[in-house]
Amino acid sequence: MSNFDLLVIGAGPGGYVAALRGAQLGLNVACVEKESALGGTCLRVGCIPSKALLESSELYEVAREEFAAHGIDADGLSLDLEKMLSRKDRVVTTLTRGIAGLFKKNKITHFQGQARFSGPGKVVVASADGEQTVEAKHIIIATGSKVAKLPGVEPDGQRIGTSTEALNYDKVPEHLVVIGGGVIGLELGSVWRRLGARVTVLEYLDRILPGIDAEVADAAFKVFKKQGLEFKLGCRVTGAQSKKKHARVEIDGQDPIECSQVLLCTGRVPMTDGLGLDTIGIAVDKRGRIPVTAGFQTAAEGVYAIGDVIEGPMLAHKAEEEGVACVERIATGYGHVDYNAIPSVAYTHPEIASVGKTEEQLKDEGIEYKTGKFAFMANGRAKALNQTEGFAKVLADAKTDRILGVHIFGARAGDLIAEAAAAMTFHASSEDLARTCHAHPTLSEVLKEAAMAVTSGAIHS
Ligand SMILES: Cc1cc2nc3c(=O)[nH]c(=O)nc-3n(C[C@H](O)[C@H](O)[C@H](O)COP(=O)(O)OP(=O)(O)OC[C@H]3O[C@@H](n4cnc5c(N)ncnc54)[C@H](O)[C@@H]3O)c2cc1C
Ligand SMILES: NC(=O)c1ccc[n+]([C@@H]2O[C@H](COP(=O)([O-])OP(=O)(O)OC[C@H]3O[C@@H](n4cnc5c(N)ncnc54)[C@H](O)[C@@H]3O)[C@@H](O)[C@H]2O)c1
Repeated sequence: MSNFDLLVIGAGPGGYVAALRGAQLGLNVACVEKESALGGTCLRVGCIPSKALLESSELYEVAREEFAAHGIDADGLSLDLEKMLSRKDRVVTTLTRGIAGLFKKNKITHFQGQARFSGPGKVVVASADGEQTVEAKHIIIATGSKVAKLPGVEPDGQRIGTSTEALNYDKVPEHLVVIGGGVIGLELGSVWRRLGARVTVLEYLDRILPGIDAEVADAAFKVFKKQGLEFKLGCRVTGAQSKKKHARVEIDGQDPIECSQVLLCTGRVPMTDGLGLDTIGIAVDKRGRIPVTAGFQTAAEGVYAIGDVIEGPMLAHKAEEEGVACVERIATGYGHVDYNAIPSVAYTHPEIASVGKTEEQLKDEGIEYKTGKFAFMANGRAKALNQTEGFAKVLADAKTDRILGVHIFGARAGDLIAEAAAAMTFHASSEDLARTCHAHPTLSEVLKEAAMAVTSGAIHS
């Protein structure tokens, strides 16, 4: 039986980062992961492979649609999907091996196998070689999430699949039906549309991207439609079946749709299957999440939980922040995550990025606010890039001018939002952002001018 200061269950962005921070802080750390590769959903079948394909498919589309405007002749352009997929696989392998290297360097003991609690402070690791019990003073559950089921839709891995299959189609689907107009649907729907598929997104709500500022989601919807994504809003999918030569998707009160491929992406749910939580007195809430205190402590003493398996946005960087804060609290007594300043990004083209409150949230909460907006169209760098769609919007408290939310739809929004997150972390006002000198010509000037528009007025509008 092995004994550790800290045992982490799950090696996703929450778990592997917690393990590394623990080792850096001098703890004797072990991490158990059931998959052969480290890195979790994010590195193996999530953030990283999807972004690799988004980049490749974007280059293909730009070469096809935009090179001519730059005076570049791209005649004879063709797609080698096999090569594109193997590049994506190489990116993943390099990164997952990188985590294994970091584990080694930091002397973290890595158990490969399925973990389950067998009692307080005790975890059984089951692998092909048998079972062993690992004991630890502190145990962090970082088991992540899995695809949410939709009644009547049974993924078969062939015609009906999840994001994992959609990262690996061996040919471009003729007609891909995406169930769910959330982040996965728009990112992976964009990939396959750019590569030549007809893509229809079926969304239950009357808008896409629930949770994103409505004005931004509406602007994005119009641009994505222009790009060729087809949408059916207000449309509840009730079933999907695989037939010999096609798949059939059933919609409440509407005609069914026949297509070549179905991508189910109607959300994810926490992953606690077979963990033996009952043996240590942990009960999940009605959404399957493990309840924790502000210090990530579960109902069982010495057992903590972080990442997708607890409340909050299911995002890799949120899991990482929690991993660091949880371990720092264990080792030093201090550790904190600023949940008001967690950015989120949809890697569509253009990107959609936000941090803080949406206008709808501010209205619901009765908070008075001022708005500043600036269009990419009026930015010199955006013009040079030929990427002039979208705008940035800064929301600031009407009385104190403190920034309450920033929403950007436009080129490189995912990178631009970092400045807004930093500003919000330091409780900056819109004037602080407006008076910060930004290099010219850069896209970051869009954010500066949006901040100026809150009070003194933007220069270039
Ligand atoms: C297609 C897709 C794209 C995404 N893109 C982004 C993005 O661009 N940006 C972003 O921020 N987020 C993205 N996400 C979400 C992101 O992947 C998750 O929020 C993140 O991975 C959560 O980290 P985690 O450590 O909590 O869990 P996970 O990454 O899910 O890791 C949990 C790990 O625990 C292991 N495990 C589970 N149970 C056991 C057990 N009993 N024993 C041993 N091991 C176990 C699992 O095998 C897994 O490796 C994406 C998700 C998907 C599906
Ligand atoms: N770039 C990123 O940060 C990124 C990328 C991918 C995934 N993720 C994370 O992964 C998680 C899962 O993503 P997702 O896109 O699966 O979920 P999501 O929650 O973002 O979107 C699911 C969508 O499906 C719709 N829906 C639900 N039931 C339906 C039905 N019966 N018929 C039609 N539509 C229906 C919902 O209204 C919603 O719009 C998200 O929480 C997200 O945070 C993040």
